Amino acid sequence: MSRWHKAALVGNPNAGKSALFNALTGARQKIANYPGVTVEKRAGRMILPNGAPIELTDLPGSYGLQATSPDEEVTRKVILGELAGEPAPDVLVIVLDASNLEQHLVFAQEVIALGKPTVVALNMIDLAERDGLVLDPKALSNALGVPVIPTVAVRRRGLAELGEAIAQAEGHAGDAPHPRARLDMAERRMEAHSIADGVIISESAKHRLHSRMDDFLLHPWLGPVFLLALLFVVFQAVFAWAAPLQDGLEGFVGLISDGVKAEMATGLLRDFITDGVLAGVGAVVVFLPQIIILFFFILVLEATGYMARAAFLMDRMMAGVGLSGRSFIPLLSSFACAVPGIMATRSITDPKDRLTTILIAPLMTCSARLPVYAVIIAAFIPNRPVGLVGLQGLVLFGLYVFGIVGAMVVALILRRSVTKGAASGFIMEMPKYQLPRLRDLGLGLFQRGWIFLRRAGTIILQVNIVLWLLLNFPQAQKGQDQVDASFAGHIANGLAVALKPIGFNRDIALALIPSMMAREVAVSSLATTYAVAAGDDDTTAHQLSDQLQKHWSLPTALAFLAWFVFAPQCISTIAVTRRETNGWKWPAFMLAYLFALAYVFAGITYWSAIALGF
Ligand SMILES: Nc1nc2c(ncn2[C@@H]2O[C@H](COP(=O)(O)OP(=O)(O)OP(=O)(O)O)[C@@H](O)[C@H]2O)c(=O)[nH]1
Ligand SMILES: [Mg+2]
Repeated sequence: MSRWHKAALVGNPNAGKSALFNALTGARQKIANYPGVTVEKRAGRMILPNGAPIELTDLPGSYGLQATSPDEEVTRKVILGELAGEPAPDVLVIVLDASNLEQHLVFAQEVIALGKPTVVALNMIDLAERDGLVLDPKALSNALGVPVIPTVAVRRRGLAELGEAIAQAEGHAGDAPHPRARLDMAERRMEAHSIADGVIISESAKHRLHSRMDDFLLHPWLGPVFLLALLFVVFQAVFAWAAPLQDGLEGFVGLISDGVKAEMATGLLRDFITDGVLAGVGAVVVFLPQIIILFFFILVLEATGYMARAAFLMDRMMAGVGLSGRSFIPLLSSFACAVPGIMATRSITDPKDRLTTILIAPLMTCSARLPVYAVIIAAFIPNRPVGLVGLQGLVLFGLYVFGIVGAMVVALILRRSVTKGAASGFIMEMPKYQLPRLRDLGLGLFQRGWIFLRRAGTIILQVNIVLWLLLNFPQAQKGQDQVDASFAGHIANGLAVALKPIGFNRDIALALIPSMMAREVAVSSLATTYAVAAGDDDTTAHQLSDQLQKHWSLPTALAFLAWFVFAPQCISTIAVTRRETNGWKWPAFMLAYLFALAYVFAGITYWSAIALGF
């Protein structure tokens, strides 16, 4: 007797393949391992309605033939017959989750396009019905060009019909395959959406609403326009909503500072508390409202299920620079902070994809840059309306875009040089739309706010104390400027020589050294420096903003902003990069290329601004 024909169950994870496998083979199973990998091989004998046996294999769930995990690799190799000693299956049985049809059709189309004898089990019909969704298997069969059998694996419904269809397909086992045109990922997703829409006989109002929302939010050009508009609103809100709260906090810090001044005798200790601690830490703490508002939006977008859709929209753009949608979530998290972002790259299976994502993560505008941007923008950019929006929000938005574009260009270059390789495909489940839960949102905001305040109270405080000491010793002689006389002043004077060509003054050089610890330290350092420089004879409350306007030109301020788009001034990011890449090579590379970019772009900005007469 020639060998038994073989059939294999393929589909997304959780489609019910194993449940169907158990129902179809009963006790006639054997479990082994695929050679060389720990992936389990489950095969069993199924008796077709005509009494003939066929060997059935239960494959691991997969999102596509562009395998990225060992499980998916096995699935791909088995389907394509690339595994030694494993002839390709004669019949493919695609298992779909009817309650999640659109998602599952993406991979199904890829399998069907192979042109082999194929049968579709439209499984979990019971769950679809529970959701108020009634589907038309005939219409689905027409759309896909293969037989479709409704099943409920756990209730053994539809098994006989499925067996019948497999037997029929087996009759074509010897035929040459009729491969169809292979669509790319985005096209298949689009097609999945329209097929799924077309086979619905009736659906609940909620289901219809969600489907309509996807029509709009995932639309090839309306979707990106909406995403851009949404991001834009976020940045406007970060400025507009936070302003009153920020003024309140600023006033509060001022009150404490005045209180200390009134209660304590003049002297170094009083200066230390007002200039070293309050001016420095206070300057950072006032950004709490902006951080909270930014995270409010990030958390809401994540909880509603929109984030994954944004990732999908971004996938084409990411593919354009050699990355995939998988990089989107790590990069998006990096808008909050590059540290969790870089840690999130662990979900990227392709090592070069992952390395590239790690290297560009610091270019995403993290929340620590927000205080730096905000303080400079508030001091130098007039709050003039530009059409419907404010100029300040526009500039902030521009800085974010600058970071993103920079990251994309760097990725493109890295993918052609340092991390050369093919891009891996995009695979992501679209979560169902949901209203965010207030409790989760509140908790999330509290945690982010707390982390920010703790940083202000620990690392930023310590750095500022050291800076204050370096600024105050040795003490100035009569008639000498304190900052010039200090240790910090001497160091900064040296560094300022190198920074002068890009328009940076001594005070900036001074601020850049301690802000290697964390970017927002730049703000507190500047506040401390100007507080120390102002000395005691200056009785007016030395607002940082006024001081900046007094000491900096507009081109310098703009160059400073450009510097911070690139400069890798965050010791935690360097540390986590070392940990995630197992060595100093990549963090060193990251430092070098980012500082080089920061220098070049700050210089370009400075000289362009001067040329434009700003
Ligand atoms: N209600 C319902 N539940 C089902 C049906 N088929 C499977 N399930 C359940 O869905 C879950 C996932 O089923 P599995 O058979 O493990 O899915 P799978 O496709 O093998 O998943 P992977 O092996 O991870 O790829 C299990 O809890 C099953 O009991 C069905 O038709 N109706
Ligand atoms: Mg399974």
